[in-house]
Amino acid sequence: MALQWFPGHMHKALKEIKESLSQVDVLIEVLDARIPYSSENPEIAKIRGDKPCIKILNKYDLADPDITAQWQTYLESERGVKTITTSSDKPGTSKQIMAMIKTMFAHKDVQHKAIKAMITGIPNVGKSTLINILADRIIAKTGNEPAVTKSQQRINLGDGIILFDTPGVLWPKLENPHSIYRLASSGAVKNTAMEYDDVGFFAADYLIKAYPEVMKSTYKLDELPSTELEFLEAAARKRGAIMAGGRVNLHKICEVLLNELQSGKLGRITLETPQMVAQEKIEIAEAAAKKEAEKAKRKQRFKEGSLTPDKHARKEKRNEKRQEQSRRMKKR
Ligand SMILES: Nc1nc2c(ncn2[C@@H]2O[C@H](COP(=O)(O)OP(=O)(O)OP(=O)(O)O)[C@@H](O)[C@H]2O)c(=O)[nH]1
Repeated sequence: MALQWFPGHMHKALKEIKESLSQVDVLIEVLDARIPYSSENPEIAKIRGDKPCIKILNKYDLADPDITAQWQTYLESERGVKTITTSSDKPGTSKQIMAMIKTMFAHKDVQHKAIKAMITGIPNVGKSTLINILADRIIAKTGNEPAVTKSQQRINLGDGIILFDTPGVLWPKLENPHSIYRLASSGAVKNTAMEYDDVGFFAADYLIKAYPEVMKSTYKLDELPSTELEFLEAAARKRGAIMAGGRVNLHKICEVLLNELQSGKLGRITLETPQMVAQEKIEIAEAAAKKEAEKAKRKQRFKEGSLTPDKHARKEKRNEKRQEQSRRMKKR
């Protein structure tokens, strides 16, 4: 895989988050609603312990509302966190988040003690945009290039709430090999960081299965091909992505598909569901167990192989020789 996270930076950020977390009342974790699992850093859940948490499913305007509802049910019932959907174009976001925090800490005497919230999120998830919405002014620099936000800030939101931005840059943690492709497909990871065509093929494979009607109508296809290659070839012909000699330009059509997916031109699309992720987790655990079992078997075979009768006899002879030599040495 061509992509490298920076483990050193990640460790530093997690250490700083852990230190800061002990001083706050609530953690606000911003996720990308299109990839709520892949845009999460599972280490945060471990560090958080039982600290109250609000998971914000941001970029809701780009996500499939039905699947977002499934994610909210899963996160609230299985993970015990509060959830809110937000998007930069949705009015009332700030009020909604502030009201949720106030309700969670209704028992706290805000006259005397402010509620401290810390906001985290992987690069490009929309954290800075959200901070600006919450603060109602431009505080954090926003942009389409991941990791624009760098410094930690303390922002008084008023109404007895203080917001702390995350120290350091928090990268996603990739426990599932599909996650990197979902991050790249959604644009959370820069397109240049990975093989563009690999990401395009991955997206095409998912989209023709999960959103067949959308793909058929967007690319004006009479029949939807059953493989991603055939789909990309058909879409390329429809969009004029043809090279000299009449061959289809797969690189170009992958670029078109990813741009249309990321900009919302394909409609509201989510790239993973709770059921899919649960099934993948089982498969990953099974594959890891199989690998371990094979490793143990190899080890055992090696052990047994090193003690075949012939080898064993030779080893015995060598030992006898050594003992004889040491007896002679002692006699002298
Ligand atoms: N469609 C849509 N785009 C959004 C939303 N929120 C943010 N964006 C866009 O996503 C991109 C990243 O937003 P930022 O707010 O800079 O993200 P960030 O998480 O602070 O990113 P870093 O600076 O990398 O940490 C920008 O192009 C935003 O305009 C949203 O709710 N919907």
